[in-house]
Amino acid sequence: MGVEQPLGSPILEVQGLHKRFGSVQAVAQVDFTVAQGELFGFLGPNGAGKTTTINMLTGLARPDGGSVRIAGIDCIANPRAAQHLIGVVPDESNLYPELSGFDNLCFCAALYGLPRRERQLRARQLLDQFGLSAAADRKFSQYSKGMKRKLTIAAGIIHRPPILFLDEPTTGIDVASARQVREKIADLHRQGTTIFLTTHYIEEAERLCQRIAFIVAGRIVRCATLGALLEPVRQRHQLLISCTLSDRVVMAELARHLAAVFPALQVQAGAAGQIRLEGEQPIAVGPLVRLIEAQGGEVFEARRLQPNLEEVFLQITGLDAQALQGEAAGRGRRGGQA
Ligand SMILES: Nc1ncnc2c1ncn2[C@@H]1O[C@H](COP(=O)(O)OP(=O)(O)OP(=O)(O)O)[C@@H](O)[C@H]1O
Repeated sequence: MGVEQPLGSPILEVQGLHKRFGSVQAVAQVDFTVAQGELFGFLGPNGAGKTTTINMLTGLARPDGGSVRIAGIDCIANPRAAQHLIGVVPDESNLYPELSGFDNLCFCAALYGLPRRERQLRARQLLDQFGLSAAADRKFSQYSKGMKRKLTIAAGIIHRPPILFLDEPTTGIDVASARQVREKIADLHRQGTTIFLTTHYIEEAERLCQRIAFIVAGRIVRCATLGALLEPVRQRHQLLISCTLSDRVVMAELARHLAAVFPALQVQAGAAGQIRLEGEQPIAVGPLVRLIEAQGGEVFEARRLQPNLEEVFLQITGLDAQALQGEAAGRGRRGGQA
């Protein structure tokens, strides 16, 4: 399975964690460690077990078995003991719809035992940091989805926790809010907060995370640093050619012809006039263009592709990353990739 351990002292240690709902094994024997100050990504398709895992790590769900330690505290035996160390941003907000943004934050601050004066100062400071000062006195129920998510993150960090758990923080919000949320996550990480982030946006994980665990059907199939994950695809050269031939049969025939003439290349006919080529050596464009033109097509773009985490995900899981994101969109989620 290959779980690469982090450098540095661990703040979160998970061993043999598992949970079943009826006949569904939601999480199966999950093991990993997160180091202090690390930005750790937990990436997987819909239904992979991300929310169930994060709920067990944060005391919102009880595991069937396994252990969770945060800063050495056994969180299953003492579910409340580590609560002051953790901040939680659930995928569905847990704030009060009838309270204003300001009152919600003051209420959360009180729950964590901040003195009254400090509560109000901290609430104002966070509203300002998240660009919500103008909406401070508006009811939470009247906030937009992006504003709600920002306030939920603000509530999660009100007590300045050393470790923050974020469950799909950019899913379902507009592009600008998603960008602000990602910037905030990166800021918190720079300031030393350990971050555990679940997402099904591969690009987001690639942009933000230092180490990533891929979870599929409740099991971690790979866990490694971004550099180690990308290493195998960095060795490959890829080219995407766009041409005027769009008929699927003609494209498939062209791909077969290219593969026969250039046996060192892997050739794949894609959507609407696109051909993707991959090889171990740099790919010369001229001979390809000439061959396509000889087949009656005209090339209007040949673009070298940068190796990315999407290919790694594809190789490791056999799942299509686009289908994974499309499913989220199909459930009325707007994504937030920008
Ligand atoms: N309360 C529950 N009762 C029954 N089954 C559940 C429950 N919660 C989760 N499951 C099932 O457990 C599996 C893992 O679900 P989970 O919500 O953890 O996945 P996820 O990776 O967070 O998915 P998504 O990206 O869609 O939020 C799924 O098959 C889901 O249907």
